[in-house]
Amino acid sequence: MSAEKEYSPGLEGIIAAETSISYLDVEQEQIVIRGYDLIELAENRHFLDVAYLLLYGSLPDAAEKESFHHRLYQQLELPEVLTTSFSLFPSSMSAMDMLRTGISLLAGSETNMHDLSAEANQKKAVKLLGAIPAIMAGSYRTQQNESLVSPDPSMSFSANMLYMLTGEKPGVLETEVFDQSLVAYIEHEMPNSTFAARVIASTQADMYGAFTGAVASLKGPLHGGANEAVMHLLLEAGTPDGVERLFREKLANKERIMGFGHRVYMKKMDPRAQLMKKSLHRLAEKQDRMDLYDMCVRGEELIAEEKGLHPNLDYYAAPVYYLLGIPIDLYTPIFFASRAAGLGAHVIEQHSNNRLFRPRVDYTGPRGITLT
Ligand SMILES: CC(=O)SCCNC(=O)CCNC(=O)[C@H](O)C(C)(C)COP(=O)(O)OP(=O)(O)OC[C@H]1O[C@@H](n2cnc3c(N)ncnc32)[C@H](O)[C@@H]1OP(=O)(O)O
Ligand SMILES: O=C([O-])CC(=O)C(=O)O
Repeated sequence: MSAEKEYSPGLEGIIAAETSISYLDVEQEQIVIRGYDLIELAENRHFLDVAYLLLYGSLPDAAEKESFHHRLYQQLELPEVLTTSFSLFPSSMSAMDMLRTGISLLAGSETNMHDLSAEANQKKAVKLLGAIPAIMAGSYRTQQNESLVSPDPSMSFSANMLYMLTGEKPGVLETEVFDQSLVAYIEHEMPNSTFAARVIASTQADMYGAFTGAVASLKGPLHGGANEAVMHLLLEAGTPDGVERLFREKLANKERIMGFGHRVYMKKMDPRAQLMKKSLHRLAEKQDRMDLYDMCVRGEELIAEEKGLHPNLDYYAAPVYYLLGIPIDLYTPIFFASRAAGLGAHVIEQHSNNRLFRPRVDYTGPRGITLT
């Protein structure tokens, strides 16, 4: 061992930052967001309230919320360079890659790139948070040869997000459930993507760069990409009996079951999964799709029994998005569209109290080889 400090693979258990943004209190089964309980926020407030809380430090009053909504809504109208470039994206490009590229293009319209003050960063975060749904919907619909959907000013920001993705105006239950899912995804302390964003920001790189790095991280199936993988699994399984067969087969082959396990919760249930399970029940009842709900529950029970593992948020968010009529390729981009609020807060915090991330290694290679 050449390094003097202890090595923790995957930085498990290592404290990487001081933050006042959020904390996973596993013992209390609580996700703390600026002092509030995330589940309580999801059940009582809207996505926009929680996004504001993350970016500005307190919940908005009515006027602040309206002004925030207005500023975000304005960003749904993308710069022309973006809308014209969507048709140039290769047809094989994934929705996450289009989103990452779209964010890079959006950086081209930033007029205050080098100002890393909290105020300038808040403005960039609003720009990104507002534009990301439009990038995701616009690039995806262009790729599918579908016409772009203009937002409706009378609808909430999250209802518009769903409308612009699917082309269907969502009902009351659908809007409520989708909004709750966005709150569930909004912020989660120090996952890989947030760490990636903070590492990038710590070089005094700008928020756009930090966000593109975070999209790349979130795409991976061990992280955000799991929600899409879960839906493919459930569709492959088809029925509750099918889930049991498929999951057993995967366990026998030592494969991971997507949507289960978590670095921090380990043997405890992710509180957000419980919230989405309830949402799934409501939607399934309304749509007469209790078979899908029963399938998920059978899978949950089996993995608890066989592996002692519990569902994470992705396991129940995936079937919720399915019943909302969202194309599977958009599940991870939606995760990012929500997480943009948390990421914005983290980049602001990193820039406000910066120290460059630069760890050391435990070198295991050879030494002393001489050139002959
Ligand atoms: C919103 C989110 O991003 S949540 C995460 C979404 N990702 C997923 O759902 C992907 C599936 N889950 C996983 O791969 C993991 O649970 C992770 C990556 C999330 C966390 O993994 P880690 O903290 O690195 O745990 P690690 O990979 O060491 O797993 C510990 C043990 O549990 C097993 N395990 C963990 N997750 C799973 C799973 N989903 N299916 C089967 N076995 C699992 C591992 O095989 C390992 O077993 P072993 O000790 O017998 O080898
Ligand atoms: O915390 C993590 O490692 C992953 C996760 O659940 C999230 O980002 O929401």
